Amino acid sequence: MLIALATTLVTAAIWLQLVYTDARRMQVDATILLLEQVEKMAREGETVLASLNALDHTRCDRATLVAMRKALYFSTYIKDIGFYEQDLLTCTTGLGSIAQPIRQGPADYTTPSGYRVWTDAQLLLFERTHPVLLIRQGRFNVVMERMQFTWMDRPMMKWELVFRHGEQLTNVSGQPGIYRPDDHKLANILPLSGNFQHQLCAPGYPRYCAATRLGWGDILSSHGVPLTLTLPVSLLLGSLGCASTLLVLKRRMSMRPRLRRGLASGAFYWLYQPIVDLQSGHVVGCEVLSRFRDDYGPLPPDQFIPTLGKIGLSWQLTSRMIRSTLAELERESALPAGFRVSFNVFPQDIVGDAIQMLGDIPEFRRSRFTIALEITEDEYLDDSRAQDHLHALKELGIHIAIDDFGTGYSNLHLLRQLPCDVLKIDRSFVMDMEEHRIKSSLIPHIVEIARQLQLSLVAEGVENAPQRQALLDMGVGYGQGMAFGMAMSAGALGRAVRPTDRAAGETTDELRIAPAAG
Ligand SMILES: Nc1nc2c(ncn2[C@@H]2O[C@@H]3COP(=O)(O)O[C@H]4[C@@H](O)[C@H](n5cnc6c(=O)[nH]c(N)nc65)O[C@@H]4COP(=O)(O)O[C@H]3[C@H]2O)c(=O)[nH]1
Repeated sequence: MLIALATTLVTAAIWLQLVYTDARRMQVDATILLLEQVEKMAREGETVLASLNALDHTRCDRATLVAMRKALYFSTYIKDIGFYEQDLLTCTTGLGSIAQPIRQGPADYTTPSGYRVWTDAQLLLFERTHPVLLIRQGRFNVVMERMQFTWMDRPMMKWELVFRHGEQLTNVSGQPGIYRPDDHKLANILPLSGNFQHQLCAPGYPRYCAATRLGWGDILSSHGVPLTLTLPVSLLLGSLGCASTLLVLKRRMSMRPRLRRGLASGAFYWLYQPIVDLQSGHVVGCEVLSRFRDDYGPLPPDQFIPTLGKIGLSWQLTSRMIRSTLAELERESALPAGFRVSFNVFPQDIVGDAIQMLGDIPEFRRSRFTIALEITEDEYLDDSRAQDHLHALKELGIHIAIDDFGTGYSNLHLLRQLPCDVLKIDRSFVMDMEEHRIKSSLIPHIVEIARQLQLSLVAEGVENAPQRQALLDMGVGYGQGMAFGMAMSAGALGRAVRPTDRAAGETTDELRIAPAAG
């Protein structure tokens, strides 16, 4: 969600920047075009006035009118030309000779070259008056339409053209007050209280200056449709970005790639749960339990063990576990020779050939410990290859323990054929003991089977003293569980083995066989 929001904001910001840049370019173009227009008009006025004044006409007669009309004909911006006799307007190209000559009021300003300018004169033409710009020099004037600048008059852009004379400003056209007299050098667009201002003076006529002003509101409204599209587009892009990121994360965080990477990067580590003589309380061995933790956190064995089996990495884990834990335990001098180290193995490695590679592991060959492999009783053990492999392991001096006994295949005939040494009573039987449920009533039968087959018994999940005592009373020799210690480090295991345990371990490297029940 955060990624979607961030992408939306970034897209919207980029879009706003594009819109603003476009509007800014348009504003600069507009100021320049406006001044270009002013220069063309001024130049045309000057030329026409100079050429007419040079003609020596002193009266409003036909020749004067012809000269004026000829000049008008060749003009672009001039709409009318007038002629003065002793400061009275006596004829114009539009009206011809004026019966009652007109005296004009004072000009709005006079340029340094002597041009008098009326910015808001009224021209009577075809029975209507028009607001015009009137420029006079000598005996003639030229009239230009003020509305020449209407092409600029887009609602979104405000503008003004001024004439500067000293400190004074005269509005020539556009909206008064747009030009900022305090700083006529605003060549760049500057943000002024939420508006963007651009000012320039005409290079050829530096007293004529133009200003344009654009507000954010104008920019946004002028790009209404694209901006309306911005939100859905950026939301779409944001969602796409979010979805693809989640996909990548999901792939990275899903269990299989994590386990593959973990095997290479050392995300697996191992802990040891003590196996205790229930009678004496001495630690006689341990079960090795795998743990996994990477950058995304830990994974429970119940999840990663089956997955490793499915993706064909079972032997990789087992062989690495055996190498690294035996090397670690070897350094624990408190652990006696013959101390029993029990490893869980995957059924597929027993049926397949992987387990045959156990003898090649140097740490196994030179270990002072008794190695046990825990296998779950299941149909795969019916396979003759699996049984051959177990017999071969037995010849290497490895003990075979049937794990979670009582919960699986439970085939007595099969059990007789297997070269096993230990039965591990599943913790569900032990848990049921205090409530005298049916499962716990089966423990004496398991004890009897172990006695008949000459096997030792380890109860799993022993959590308290009453359970320990009840198991002892039933003839179970060994146990592991909370009552004696959960999975711990090699150092902690070394400390848990007392000197007497060492003596016990040194005298026997086999667990006691279950005594006769009752
Ligand atoms: N409630 C309770 N639980 C207790 C008590 N004492 C021990 N446990 C837990 O019971 C499980 C005993 O291991 P398991 O039956 O072989 O069951 C193991 C074993 O089948 C498998 N596993 C663990 N490590 C490996 C491994 O390296 N290779 C293979 N193939 N399987 C492994 O994952 C299973 C679960 O392992 P963990 O989660 O470590 O769980 C362990 C241990 O932490 C207790 O007093 N109370």
